[in-house]
Amino acid sequence: MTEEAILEALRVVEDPEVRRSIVELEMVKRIEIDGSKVDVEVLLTIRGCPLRTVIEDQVREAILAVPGVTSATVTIGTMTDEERDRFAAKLRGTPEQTAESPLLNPHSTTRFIAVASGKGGVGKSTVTANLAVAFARLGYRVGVVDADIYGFSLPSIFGIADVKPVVVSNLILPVQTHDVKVVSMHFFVPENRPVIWRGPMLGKMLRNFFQEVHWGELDVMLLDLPPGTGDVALDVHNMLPKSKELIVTTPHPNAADVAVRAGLMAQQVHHDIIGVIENMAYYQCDQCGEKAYLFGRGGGDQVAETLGTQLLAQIPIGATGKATGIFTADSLQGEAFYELAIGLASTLEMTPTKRKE
Ligand SMILES: Nc1ncnc2c1ncn2[C@@H]1O[C@H](COP(=O)(O)OP(=O)(O)OP(=O)(O)O)[C@@H](O)[C@H]1O
Repeated sequence: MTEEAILEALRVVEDPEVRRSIVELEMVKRIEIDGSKVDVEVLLTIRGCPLRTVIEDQVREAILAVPGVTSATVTIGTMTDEERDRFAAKLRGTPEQTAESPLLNPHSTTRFIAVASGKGGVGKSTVTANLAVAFARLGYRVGVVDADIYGFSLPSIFGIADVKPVVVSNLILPVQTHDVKVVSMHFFVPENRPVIWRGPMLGKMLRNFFQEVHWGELDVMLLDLPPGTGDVALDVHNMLPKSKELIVTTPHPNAADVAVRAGLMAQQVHHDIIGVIENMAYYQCDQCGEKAYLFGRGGGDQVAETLGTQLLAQIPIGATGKATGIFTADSLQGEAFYELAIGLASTLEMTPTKRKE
């Protein structure tokens, strides 16, 4: 039994927050071997890290699996400022990558989907969050940026409004929930105070969300845009020319009219529209299966036709999970989002290797 063998065994243990090996991240500080007894020290980024016991258990398990080891003592320490800086530098990657986030690299294989609507309250954020969860259920690596700076509704939809992301030496780790990585400006605004955003600040904020956040590898990133036809869509387009836009509307003709305007704006800046989602399309009785069109009919088709694109999904009205806005996988809505994610993955030619199926 050697130090190398123990280190090799510890490679499988990942930091639960950044999902990379603790060995690769140089979090293993000390390994001492005394006969068949092994004593290791692992450093965490912050004191009182809530995931401390998870790492501790996994480290112990990995050591005990090495042939010849009869006992394992695991000490959890905290990084010094210097060690934290080194850790952050490792997460940022090579010097070339730090200049520009890997996600913004033109060779990045990450697909970007910006979700837009003409007006507020049509369920754009609900659609963004549930589509993200559906991609994750399919096994894709998913990130979500809450760029809806007037609303910030994603954190409460995901049930993480009170969670603060971990920041390591100015590098932000996205909050992980439902297997999705989420970053929202809400996390950084004291007491959710309203913020007056000016044009250049918006672009800067978006850029920071790429530069200062450790996303890791992603298959798809969704951006929840503010409603309307504002600057943020333009900024997103400038920064991510490859991104595609999804337009959300309700079936009501008035909502459809404004959704068309958002779509036309996207087309003017040569933003590809990938399709239209009609949300709150109908209510379906779970006893008799009959559909009631509470908000009218035809909005989705109308928007798709005017913009020369397709109606990709009709999401029924329904109740979400407890304390979140995420529909369960077996609900009508959950199934509709799952089908939508499969369709989008195919249209965007996302590699199927990450799928669980
Ligand atoms: N399919 C649905 N069935 C039932 N309720 C829904 C559905 N979609 C959205 N809702 C509800 O409608 C309300 C508005 O949704 P959401 O916040 O997602 O809209 P939005 O278009 O993002 O609005 P804003 O831009 O103002 O935040 C929320 O209360 C949400 O729970």
